[in-house]
Amino acid sequence: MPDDMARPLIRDRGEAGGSRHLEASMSDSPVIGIMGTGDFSRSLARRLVSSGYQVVVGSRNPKRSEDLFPEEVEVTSQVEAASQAALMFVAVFPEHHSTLLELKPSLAGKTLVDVSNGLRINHDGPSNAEQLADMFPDSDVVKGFNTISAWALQRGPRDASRQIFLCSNSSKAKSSVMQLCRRMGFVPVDMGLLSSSLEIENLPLSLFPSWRIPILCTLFLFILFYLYNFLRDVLQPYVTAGKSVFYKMPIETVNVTLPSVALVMLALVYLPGLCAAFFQLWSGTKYNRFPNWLDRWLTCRKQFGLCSFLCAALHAIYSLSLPMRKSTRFKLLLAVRQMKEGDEVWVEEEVWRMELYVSAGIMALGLLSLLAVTSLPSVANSVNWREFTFIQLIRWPSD
Ligand SMILES: NC(=O)C1=CN([C@@H]2O[C@H](COP(=O)(O)OP(=O)(O)OC[C@H]3O[C@@H](n4cnc5c(N)ncnc54)[C@H](OP(=O)(O)O)[C@@H]3O)[C@@H](O)[C@H]2O)C=CC1
Ligand SMILES: [Cu+2]
Repeated sequence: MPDDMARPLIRDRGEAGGSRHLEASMSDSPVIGIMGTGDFSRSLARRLVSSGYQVVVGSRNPKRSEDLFPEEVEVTSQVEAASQAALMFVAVFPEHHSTLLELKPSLAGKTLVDVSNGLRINHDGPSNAEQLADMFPDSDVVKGFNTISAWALQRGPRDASRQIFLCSNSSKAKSSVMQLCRRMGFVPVDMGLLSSSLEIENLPLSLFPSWRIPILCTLFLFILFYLYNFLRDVLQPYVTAGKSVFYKMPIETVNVTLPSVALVMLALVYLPGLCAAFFQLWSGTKYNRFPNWLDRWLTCRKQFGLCSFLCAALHAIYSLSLPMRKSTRFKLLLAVRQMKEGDEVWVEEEVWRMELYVSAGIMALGLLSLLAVTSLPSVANSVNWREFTFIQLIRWPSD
């Protein structure tokens, strides 16, 4: 039926031929409610509708918010939405959860999904979801969806941001939300009871958690080797022979340092595997748990490898640009000598400045190449894009 194919799945309000009634095909699926009409609510509503759910949105001001949603979505008052929905997403900031208390009778016995994020990492005390559960003791609270940004919801499940971490004290409520996740194309991950909700709320707040140690390690090694090379190639000739080769600092010394760092980092990729083998031989079984430090080391080998690769790539770029730099420097010195007007200090300064410019250019190139590398699909699998959801913490001014 070509007519059916041509019709878009989700129509915006006011488009010709639109009907305000829910599609017949959706009428057998449960009604999902969303409280709030913000960015998250809008993206979620679209995704739910395109997954075949009937959606009702509760707003303090339905008239004003109606046009923000596709026409299949019913936008109504908070009380009306709460009484219609079988399952309610609370897409309202946690500081406003208490304003929903008057809906308690209508929400009793229903599932509430708390999608809110924490404001600070590692704060103790009850999580947002636990506070919500205290406010609505007659409802089943499920924590989840906070690791998915409104943007990711709108684009649909892709890459590693497909995972949705869920926890609840009611296994029935949790499994119904899991089913909903699967129908929307996401992969639910069961995190157990509601006491895990603080952990889930903290997830988007920690930036690139598995990259911290490898990056610190790279920096530490770089500083160590750089200092050694500086002492050996720059300071020692100056002190012993009075030879000033400080111009080597931004490029040549860096270039000698990089491969050393790359090699040590590469060794650090393979070393934990050997340690693990020794550990198993030592304990005579492969069923013993590895010590914690080894476990953590084993899990960030990929990041160690990528850092090593970055250093090696930078070293290649530096090495390629060295002949270029040398010829420019030679020309500059020649020009100065021909003009017979430059004093040594001026020449030194000019050479220095040029070295710095070239160095900055190379660094920028290196960073660009790193970006290019991390966007390669094969590497993309090793980067957990869920860690990029910090974008969701940036709030757009509403209305
Ligand atoms: N944006 C994102 O990418 C993500 C957001 N989240 C979470 O989702 C929740 C909503 O986020 P977001 O949609 O971005 O927020 P917005 O500020 O865009 O929307 C919040 C909505 O809450 C409703 N609301 C209900 N009661 C109140 C009240 N008393 N004061 C103010 N607003 C109220 C408003 O709708 P109305 O005026 O119609 O009643 C408003 O549109 C937050 O808890 C956030 O942590 C989680 C993951 C990602
Ligand atoms: Cu080399």
